[in-house]
Amino acid sequence: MEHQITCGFIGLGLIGGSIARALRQYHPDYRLIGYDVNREATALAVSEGILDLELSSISSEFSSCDYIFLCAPVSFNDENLLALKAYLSKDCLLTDVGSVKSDIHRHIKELSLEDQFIGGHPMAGSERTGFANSKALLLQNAYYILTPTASVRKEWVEKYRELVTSLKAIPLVITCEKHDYITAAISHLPHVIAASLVNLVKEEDGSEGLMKMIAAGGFKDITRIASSSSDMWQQICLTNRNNILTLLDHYMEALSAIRTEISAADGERIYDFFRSAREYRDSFINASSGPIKTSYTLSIDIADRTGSIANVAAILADHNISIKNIGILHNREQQEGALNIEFYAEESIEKAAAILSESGYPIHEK
Ligand SMILES: NC(=O)c1ccc[n+]([C@@H]2O[C@H](COP(=O)([O-])OP(=O)(O)OC[C@H]3O[C@@H](n4cnc5c(N)ncnc54)[C@H](O)[C@@H]3O)[C@@H](O)[C@H]2O)c1
Ligand SMILES: O=C(O)C(=O)C[C@]1(C(=O)O)C=C[C@@H](O)C=C1
Repeated sequence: MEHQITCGFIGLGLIGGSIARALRQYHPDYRLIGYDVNREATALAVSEGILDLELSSISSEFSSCDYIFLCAPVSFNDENLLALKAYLSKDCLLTDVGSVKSDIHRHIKELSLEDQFIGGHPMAGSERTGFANSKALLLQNAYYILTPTASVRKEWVEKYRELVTSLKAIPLVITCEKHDYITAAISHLPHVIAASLVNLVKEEDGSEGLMKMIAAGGFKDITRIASSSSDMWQQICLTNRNNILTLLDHYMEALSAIRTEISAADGERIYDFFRSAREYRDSFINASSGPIKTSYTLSIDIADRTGSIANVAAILADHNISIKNIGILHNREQQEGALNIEFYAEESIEKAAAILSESGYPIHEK
């Protein structure tokens, strides 16, 4: 009988859940088992057909695994690894999903598990947590960084690369040290900046809360990630301290430089500051990363009147166009319309745009 691949999960939240969903979608023949301190997460995963088996502890069931994904918050990795070591088969590829890699590599070395460990980090996520928010699409077209130890078998690195590719993510092999410096710049420091900016506005806002009330696209774009898990970001700051401090120092120097230029009313340098950032940022747009856009949404301006939404829905129904989702934009962050309509297919969006436009609704395709 052919060997059935078994994947084990310790922690089945946003990231563990998303990997499990992608494995279920692209490898329906794999057996997926999981343990989470929150039994609701694993119970939900079983009821949705994502897990084949939910476990109430780290037990001998894990000895049948070909892959084990450590997906609990990183602060629990030490105790979970200790518990797991007793059951770990030598043929199992052990990996994690933590946002910082050097410290897990250190634990792995302390536990003499280097021969079977490849660090993993999908460069995708969300400000939300928990299995209920997980989705296979999260991994689609996202870079998935692999940090193999020096002694892990090369075939296993290849095997893991292939698995990541099969889940529609893009594998990238680098050292854990390089990973930690890069992510400090493009992920960890931005989270510190977003949170500090939100805290600044909280302090500066008057008692009427006008800043909070009128904050529009700019503020919201740059601060979405300030809604992320405080536990997770506390752990990241504590485990990647030196890299974050180095980059924070560079950033403070850059802020100080632009402060000097604004203070000196040096128009040319201020212009150059924004031009250089714009040019570099624009060069990111076609870079491959993040989920491929598969939502077909348009937004339209509607009058703030009873029956406006019903009218739009009736026009679409008359033309046999199904609506997948409909929602009101409470503020016009990007000067866009006030009603968001999502369709099932690209053809529908084109047809709907033409019909609604003919009926006098200004359209903004997203
Ligand atoms: N959220 C992101 O954007 C993101 C992206 C990439 C990587 N990561 C990394 O993924 C890891 C998990 O993050 P997440 O966003 O999935 O968090 P999450 O809170 O959504 O999921 C963590 C899960 O672990 C469970 N858990 C808690 N303690 C446990 C324990 N002792 N044993 C077993 N399970 C336990 C929780 O019940 C929860 O279901 C973090 O270490 C983070 O660095 C997060
Ligand atoms: O999109 C988000 O909400 C994220 O913050 C995801 C993000 C990131 O900084 O890009 C956060 C932490 C992870 O380690 C990887 C990805």
